[in-house]
Amino acid sequence: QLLSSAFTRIRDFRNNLMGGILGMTPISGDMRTYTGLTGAAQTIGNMQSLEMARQFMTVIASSFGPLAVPYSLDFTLSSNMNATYDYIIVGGGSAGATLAARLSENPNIRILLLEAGGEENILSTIPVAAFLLQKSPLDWAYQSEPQARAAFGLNENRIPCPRGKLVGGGSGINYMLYVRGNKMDYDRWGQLGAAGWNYSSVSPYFIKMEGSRDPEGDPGYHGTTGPLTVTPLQETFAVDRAFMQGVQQYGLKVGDVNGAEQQKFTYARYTIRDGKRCSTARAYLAPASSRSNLHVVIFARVNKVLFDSNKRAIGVEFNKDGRTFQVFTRQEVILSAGALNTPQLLMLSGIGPRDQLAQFNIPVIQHSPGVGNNLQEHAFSLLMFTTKFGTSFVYTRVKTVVDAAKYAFSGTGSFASPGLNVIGFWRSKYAYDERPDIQIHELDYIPGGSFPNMVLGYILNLNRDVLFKYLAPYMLSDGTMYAITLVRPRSTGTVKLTSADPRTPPKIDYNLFDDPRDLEAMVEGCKLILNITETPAMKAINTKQFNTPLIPCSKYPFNSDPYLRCLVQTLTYTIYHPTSTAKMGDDNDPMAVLDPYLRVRGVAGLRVIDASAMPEVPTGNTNVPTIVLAERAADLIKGQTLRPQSLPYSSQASILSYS
Ligand SMILES: Cc1cc2nc3c(=O)[nH]c(=O)nc-3n(C[C@H](O)[C@H](O)[C@H](O)COP(=O)(O)OP(=O)(O)OC[C@H]3O[C@@H](n4cnc5c(N)ncnc54)[C@H](O)[C@@H]3O)c2cc1C
Repeated sequence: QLLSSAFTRIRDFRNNLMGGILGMTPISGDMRTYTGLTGAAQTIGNMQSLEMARQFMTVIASSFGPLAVPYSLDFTLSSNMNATYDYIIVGGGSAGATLAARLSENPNIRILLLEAGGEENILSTIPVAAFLLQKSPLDWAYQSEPQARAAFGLNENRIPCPRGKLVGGGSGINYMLYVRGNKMDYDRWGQLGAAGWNYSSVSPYFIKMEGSRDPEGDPGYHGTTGPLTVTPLQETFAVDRAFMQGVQQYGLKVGDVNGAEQQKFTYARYTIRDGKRCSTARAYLAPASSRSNLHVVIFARVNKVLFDSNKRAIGVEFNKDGRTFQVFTRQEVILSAGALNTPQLLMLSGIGPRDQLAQFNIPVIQHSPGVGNNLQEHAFSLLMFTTKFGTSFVYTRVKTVVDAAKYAFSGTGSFASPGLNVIGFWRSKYAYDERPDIQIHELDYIPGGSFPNMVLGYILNLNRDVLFKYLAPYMLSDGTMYAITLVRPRSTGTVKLTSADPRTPPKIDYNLFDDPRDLEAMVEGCKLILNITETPAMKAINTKQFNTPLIPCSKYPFNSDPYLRCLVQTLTYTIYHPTSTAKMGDDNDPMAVLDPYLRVRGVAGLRVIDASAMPEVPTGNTNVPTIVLAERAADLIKGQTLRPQSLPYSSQASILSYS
């Protein structure tokens, strides 16, 4: 009996693995096969599928010379480090790499950049492979606390929180969408206490940083000579074209969302150069990395900031190759470890809410109640549709093989896009000011068409019901899906310590839908998509919504408000945009961790320059707003600023409070 049971388990495991790899339902075709597996075997199966997918793509990619990583960085190993620097930057991500490059323009300033991760690899530069980087060594692979009102379709209601762990940070694993946010976002920063920050003060930096290759952007709004290359989408699928026609048939505007007006739909613009990812490592650090005044150390995880008895930051302690080092600064330590790791590092260094530090016996350098509070994120949910054969990306098709070859030889075609091909902004009736509260990301595939289901299930933490009852019947079908994204959330969450050990991930609670209006706005976003998919353009490609059982929503009438509410709460993710966990603000705001010059209040010689510093999350994807923040911060440190630029726009009239 024992042997027979072992044999059955092995067979089930193999079937699931093969089923996963081939993108098919388990060969036995029923739930018993899946449920018969132990949790460990499921995870191993998923990881093996993912690892095989990664290795397969890496081996193929490595065989093509033109696919090599398109730049090299000149790293200085710790043994060559000077003992003292002018600035020590912790974290070489979107902000940190930008900052290191800008500050080291002055050859008299010595900079040390410490990055916990390594370098980009061949896979990370290929846009279509972006999804495969999650839960890879390039990802911190955090997950949220169980959500009380969201993520019911995810194991333990936990949302995956990918974070780039490499030089380039988030810009090294993200989906490369080039989005600036709403102009009013930056005016709000100023109004919330970050004096000097407003749209006219950041707009010259948007132009300075941008190397646009887009002939269709709004005139006057774009830069063409900056380091960050921006490229329009290269190739569209029929689902993308139908959606763009559909939004117009429905009466919505199309055009540049990074120009005069944001509330429009457009084919995506990507931070891609010559078909490969343009991370901040490539855009900023590569041209600067051979400067003798800039030392970059990889695989160096900082444990804490060191202070003298006057509460001045004097250096940091970090780990590399199993050894602990201390390194010192003449001027400042700058934390650019991202909105999840920066608050963790502040707390580990003794700056944070007193009660939390006491819980872990961390001596208090400065009580700062705002550290780790005010976590803002963009929740999203997915509506999925099948479409006519040949209208979308399906990985098993001959076209995909042809496209792969085309990409390998010319860097063009569908592989030069991560597949989020149309984006748009829209105001629901729950919007609290002039800004759109909903962003739509249209994808040119559906789950089982893009990657094997086991891979998806593992990366997205989907539970069995969603994976096998809702998604499995559509595997290898053509289709399209829409990430309905709440870009002006009212609910806020927290980042807390789980331990005094720097190696332990922080406790991340998004607290999604704490304010019920957030959920209602998402429902309105779903209805927008349902309306657009009824237009003649979408009907022409036979667009049909998934109607398989979505547990627990199937008890409600299909597409009724309760059904959509339930769908949003079941298929809930966050779109990797955490911000505001160490926000800037004025003297009267006890929750403001930073002053408007990004200096940590209550201590000396310490700044935070990354997405944590934003007083409020921008209305859109956060890579470019983080880089612009770093660009302006570098100038503030240098004691200079670009002249504010007034582009046609006025927001002052209608900024409302949203309490
Ligand atoms: C999967 C994914 C998809 C995304 N898609 C998009 C998109 O399409 N468009 C867009 O605009 N935005 C996107 N984003 C968001 C965007 O990339 C981030 O907002 C941005 O990268 C944040 O920049 P940052 O500098 O604040 O932090 P990061 O870029 O995360 O940089 C932090 C760096 O610090 C390092 N670090 C952390 N802790 C330590 C330590 N203790 N010691 C040393 N180093 C440390 C990290 O390894 C990392 O390199 C996406 C993000 C992800 C994860």
